Amino acid sequence: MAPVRLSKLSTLNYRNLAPDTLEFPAGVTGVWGENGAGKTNLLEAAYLALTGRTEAGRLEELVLAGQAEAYVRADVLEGGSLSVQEVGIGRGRRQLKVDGVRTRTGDLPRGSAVLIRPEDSELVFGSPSQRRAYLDSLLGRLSARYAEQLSRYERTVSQRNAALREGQDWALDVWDAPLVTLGRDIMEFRARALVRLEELARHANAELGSRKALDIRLLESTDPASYAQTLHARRAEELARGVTLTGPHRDDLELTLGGLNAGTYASRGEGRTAALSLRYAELQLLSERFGEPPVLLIDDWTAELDPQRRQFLLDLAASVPQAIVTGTEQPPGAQLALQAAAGRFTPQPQRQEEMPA
Ligand SMILES: Nc1ncnc2c1ncn2[C@@H]1O[C@H](COP(=O)(O)OP(=O)(O)OP(=O)(O)O)[C@@H](O)[C@H]1O
Repeated sequence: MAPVRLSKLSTLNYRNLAPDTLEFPAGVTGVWGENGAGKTNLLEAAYLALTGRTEAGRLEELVLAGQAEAYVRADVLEGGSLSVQEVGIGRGRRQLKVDGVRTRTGDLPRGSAVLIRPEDSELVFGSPSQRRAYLDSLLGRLSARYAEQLSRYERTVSQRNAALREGQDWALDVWDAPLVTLGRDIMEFRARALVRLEELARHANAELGSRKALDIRLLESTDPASYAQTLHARRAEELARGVTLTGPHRDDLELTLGGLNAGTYASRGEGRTAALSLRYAELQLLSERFGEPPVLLIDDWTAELDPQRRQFLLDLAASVPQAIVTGTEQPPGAQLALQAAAGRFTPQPQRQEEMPA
């Protein structure tokens, strides 16, 4: 397999981005400009066009205020072949096309991009659901079967919750069997994947200069072996509350630094470093799974980071076939430099000391 490369990105009515088509070379593209220029929006648009995925709370946010629809398009090179991926957003829905044919997110290449953002600190300081979302999104890209099992499990939970709310004790017997089978599968897959994920994240955390060892552990609401018994034991409580209280949808990923819970005790910089380590693990796992590194999108390469950590990010960007790095300062060593202002991106001549020999 050849690496996926974003050759062109086109946007229309995407947040504050001026309608345009930008070309990206292999290697590192540096995008810099003042706060609010649209650098994050550009990376988000690239991630959406490459993967069909977005971390925005609501799709409407992505559409330029006052407009009804937005559109992003990636011209993607893989080896010698070019494909066109289009995403249309309107009325709270997204429509994907590859070479003009309607498709689903799961059918787009699953290892094509990784996005690293300052907001990733939420993986450490935020809620269990944010860590679960990280894990599920990553594992769903590593395994189509995991994504499928997870979506069947989530449907089963919501049907079971409906039965709980209606007090249908008899119906719970029907839902418990698939819930336990699917839930155990998910827990086992998570536990297996976590071994390598932890190894990679620990390595990155140490490379990033952290003196405290990072440990990652699944906090499960039940032992998979006794899932059915736990459900049975908590049935009265579940009927009273109208929700399924046990299973992988309630599990957490516990991150500790030097033995202390990172969400509670880590400094901002330590938390950002641990979150970076999780993204590093994501990049490596996708590279191992698909045989080629994804396009790496790094937002705000200086935010909250000391010189050693900034250098780690720059080295990481230089190590993959293609990366786009944004910041309020121009990242050194970029093949292409784009200056951002008011949603527009203007190529700049390379500074003399950065010209290749
Ligand atoms: N749907 C939208 N319609 C219009 N403008 C929007 C929309 N969504 C976001 N914006 C605006 O886009 C602008 C650029 O945001 P962006 O986060 O990309 O900036 P940035 O260059 O990354 O800034 P910073 O350096 O502060 O991180 C902001 O001023 C924001 O208000």
